[in-house]
Amino acid sequence: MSESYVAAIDQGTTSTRCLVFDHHGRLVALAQQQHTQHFPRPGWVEHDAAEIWRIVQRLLPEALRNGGLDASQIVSLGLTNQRETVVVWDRLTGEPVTPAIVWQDTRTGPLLPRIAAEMDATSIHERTGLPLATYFTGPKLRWLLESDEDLRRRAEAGELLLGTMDTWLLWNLTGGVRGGVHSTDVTNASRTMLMNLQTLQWDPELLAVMRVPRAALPQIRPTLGDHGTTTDPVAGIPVRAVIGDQQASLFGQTAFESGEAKCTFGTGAFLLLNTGTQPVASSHGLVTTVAHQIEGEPTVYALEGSVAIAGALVEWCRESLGLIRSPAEIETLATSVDDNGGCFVVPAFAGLYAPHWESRAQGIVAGLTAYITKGHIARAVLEAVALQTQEVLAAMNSDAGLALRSVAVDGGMTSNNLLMQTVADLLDVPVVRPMMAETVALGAAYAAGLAAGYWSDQQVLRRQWHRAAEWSPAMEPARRAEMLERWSRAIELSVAWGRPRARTTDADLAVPPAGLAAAHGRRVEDG
Ligand SMILES: Nc1ncnc2c1ncn2[C@@H]1O[C@H](COP(=O)(O)OP(=O)(O)O)[C@@H](O)[C@H]1O
Ligand SMILES: O=P(O)(O)OC[C@H](O)CO
Repeated sequence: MSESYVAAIDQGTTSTRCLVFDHHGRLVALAQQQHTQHFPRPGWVEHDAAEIWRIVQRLLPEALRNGGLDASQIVSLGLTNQRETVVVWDRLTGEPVTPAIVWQDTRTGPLLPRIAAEMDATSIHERTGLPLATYFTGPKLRWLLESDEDLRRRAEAGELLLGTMDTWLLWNLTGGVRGGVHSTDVTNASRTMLMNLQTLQWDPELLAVMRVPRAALPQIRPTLGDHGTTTDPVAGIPVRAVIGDQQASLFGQTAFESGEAKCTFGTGAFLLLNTGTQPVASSHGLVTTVAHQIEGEPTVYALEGSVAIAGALVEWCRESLGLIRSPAEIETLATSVDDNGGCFVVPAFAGLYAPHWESRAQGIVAGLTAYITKGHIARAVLEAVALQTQEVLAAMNSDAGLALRSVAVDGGMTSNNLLMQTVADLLDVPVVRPMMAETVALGAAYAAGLAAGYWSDQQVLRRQWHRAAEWSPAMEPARRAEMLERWSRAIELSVAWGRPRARTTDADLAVPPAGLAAAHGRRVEDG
C-alpha cells in the first residue's frame, strides 16, 4: 500500500501555503503564493476573496505534484486561516459581492461608539471575551451592511452568505454553488464578536447589535471533526479540521496543556497561552478565545495578546520606504549600529491592539535627531516588535497569575537572530524555536490527522517537537528598564496623536461613505 499523508492549507494575511506532512510531522511537499493587498484609503485593508480561492485551487494540486503524491494518499486535510477577515458572497453565483475587509482594517473606528451606545463594551467583553475594537468581524459586517442598502436587503432575503476566510474556502472546497458546506469552527467563530463564549453559539443580541441576519451565517462546528469532503480542486479529501491560524500554531507547538504558550511573529505577533477548559477573563487587555474543540470533549480556551503590526512594519520599510530590498536586510541594517540612538518607532498602523486597544492611535517615530541613520531606524523597527511583545507578556503574567519561564516562537520573523535576541532580552525569558518553523500549517495538519486517527493521541505529537534554536536574555536590567520606560512614553505619544482635537465635531466621526472599490487606493501586487 502506498504511504499516506496529511495536508494543510494555511491561508495567511500575505500568502497562502499548501503543505503535506508525513507520519513523523516532516514536511514532504509545499506550494506557496502571495496575494494582492489593497489599501484603498488610509486605514483600509482589503483582499480579493476570489483571488485567494483561485490561489488555493492552484496550490493544492501543485503541492501534490511537488511531492509526487496522489490525492488518494491524503487521509485528511486541515484548513487554517487569517482570522476575523470577512467575506460576503452570492449564494447562487458563488462570487464575492464586496472586497474582503481584512482584520487590520480600521474603517469601523467611527462606528464603535454607536455600537457601544446599543450594548456597552463591558457587556460585549463579557459575552465574547473581546474588547470592542476595529479588529473583529462583527463591526466590519455592520459597516458593510449599513454602507449598502441593497447588500443589507439581499443578506436579509437569504441571497448572500457571510463568513470568515475559513468559511469561504471550505464552502468552495466542498462544492461551492453545488452544495458546499457553509460552516466555521469554534476558534474562528470566537473572533467574530458574534459568538457567545459560554454557549459557543451565535448570540442573538449581538447579531441584533451588529445587524447580522442569522440565516446568512455559517453553522459553528468543533475544530476537530467532520467538515465535509473536497470536490474542488481535487476530489475526495476529507476535511477533518478547521482552525484559526494562531490557534493552529499553538496546536503545532504542541502546547496542549494549561500554562503552555507560544508567540508567532508574522504579519502581526500573537502570544497565546493555553488556559485549559475554563475561559479566563482578562483584566489587562488580553483577548479570551477558544484554543480548540475536539468533538465530544471539553473545549480548550486561551488568553491571547494580539499585536497588529510586526512583520508588516518590516514590509512597510521595504515596500513603502524602500529602506531595505528584502525582509532579511532589516537585520543587516540594524546590526550596522550598536543601539537605537534614542529612536523609537510605534507602528500603530491599525491603532494599537493588546493591551491598549486604542483604535485611534497612530504610528509615530520619536527621538529623531540629526544623529539618527537608517541603521537606527531599522533597530527601532525590530525593537518595536519586541517591545510590543513584552507588553502582552506582562499582561498575560498578570492575568494568569504566573510568570512564563520561556516562550516558544515561530513565524517568518523568527529567522531574524537580532530580533529573537531582542525579544529574549526585553521579555527577560529564554526564547525557543522548534525545528519545524511552519507551525501554523503543522498545527492544522496535526488537528486534521488526530481527528482522522492518523495519529493516536497528543503525546505522540509532543514527541515530534524538537528544539532548533534558543536565545537567552542578556540585557542589563537597568538598560531594559530604561527601554521599557521610554517605550511607554512613546506609546502615550502615539495615543495622544490619534485623539481628535477638542473641537472635533460629530461630522468628523461619521461613517465613511459607501464605495468599496479600490479605485484610487494603493495596491501592493502579489509576487
Ligand atoms: N528575516 C526577517 N526579518 C524580519 N522580518 C522578516 C524576516 N523574514 C520575514 N519577515 C517578515 O515576516 C512576515 C512573514 O511571516 P509569515 O509568518 O509568513 O507571515 P503571515 O503568515 O502573517 O503571512 C513578513 O511580514 C516579513 O516581512
Ligand atoms: O495570517 P497571519 O499569520 O498574519 O495571522 C493573522 C491573524 O489570524 C489575525 O488575527
